[in-house]
Amino acid sequence: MHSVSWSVPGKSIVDNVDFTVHSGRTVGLIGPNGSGKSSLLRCVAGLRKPTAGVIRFDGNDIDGWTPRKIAQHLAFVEQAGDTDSDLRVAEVVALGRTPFRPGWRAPGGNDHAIVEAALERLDLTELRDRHWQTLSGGERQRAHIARALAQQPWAILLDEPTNHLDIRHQLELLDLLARTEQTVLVALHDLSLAARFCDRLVLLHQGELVATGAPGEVLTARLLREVFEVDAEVGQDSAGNLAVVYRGTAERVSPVGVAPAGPGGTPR
Ligand SMILES: Nc1ncnc2c1ncn2[C@@H]1O[C@H](COP(=O)(O)OP(=O)(O)OP(=O)(O)O)[C@@H](O)[C@H]1O
Repeated sequence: MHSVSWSVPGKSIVDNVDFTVHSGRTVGLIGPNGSGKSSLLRCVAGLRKPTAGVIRFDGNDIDGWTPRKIAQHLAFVEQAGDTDSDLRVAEVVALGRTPFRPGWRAPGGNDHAIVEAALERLDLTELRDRHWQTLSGGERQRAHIARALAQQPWAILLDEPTNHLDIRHQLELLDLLARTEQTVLVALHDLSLAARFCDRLVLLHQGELVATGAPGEVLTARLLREVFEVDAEVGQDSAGNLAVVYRGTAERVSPVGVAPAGPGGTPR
């Protein structure tokens, strides 16, 4: 994306954000509450029109793409993507196939095999006939992710996809996203998990891109203090994974107190 901004009257929410997600990579979008992660994802998903800047898929500007064309290229798992309907789990997952059906008709052909494979990957096969309203929060979240996989998109956008999941399902999901051949842009709050499963991180603060790079370049004690207002140590666990250990909250810095990242974390 190139110089993307999104604002509402009187307020800039995403400010001149510029980064590239290379094909097949898993990129983590991190930042404190209200830093603009969801708003940016909604712009990329075509649900918000940027007030400035350009979003390109594979070099093509998505401005003007129809919802069907966007859905054929990109799946979006929103934070509060719930529904009042009482479809069965397999029917929800099959919704991922509708962008490919003429006239948005019901799934057919090899759609069923694709849906069953997505159910299997999210550990939902046993729940395939359960009604939506009977599912737990984590089961619903997994069903939404299975629906996104069934879409077989070029890229998957996910907004906090682990917030309802137990730790085993968090690890399984992030491992699946890291290994999938699709391009993934995922907003995450757990910085250690983001470091472990993402190829690169993009750090937002007050709508601006503060740093982007490999996890070890972005997750520095200085940026954690200045952006997240916590004192933390960044090291390696015994398996060699980057781990963030929090020591406590840090003193608040002024809203303009964040300097661009130095060597390592790439300034915007
Ligand atoms: N339609 C809107 N009108 C006014 N303010 C908005 C609107 N949408 C978002 N905001 C504000 O923009 C800021 C960024 O919101 P956004 O949801 O993108 O943040 P986020 O980084 O995803 O936060 P969180 O980690 O809490 O989910 C917040 O202060 C939010 O209140």
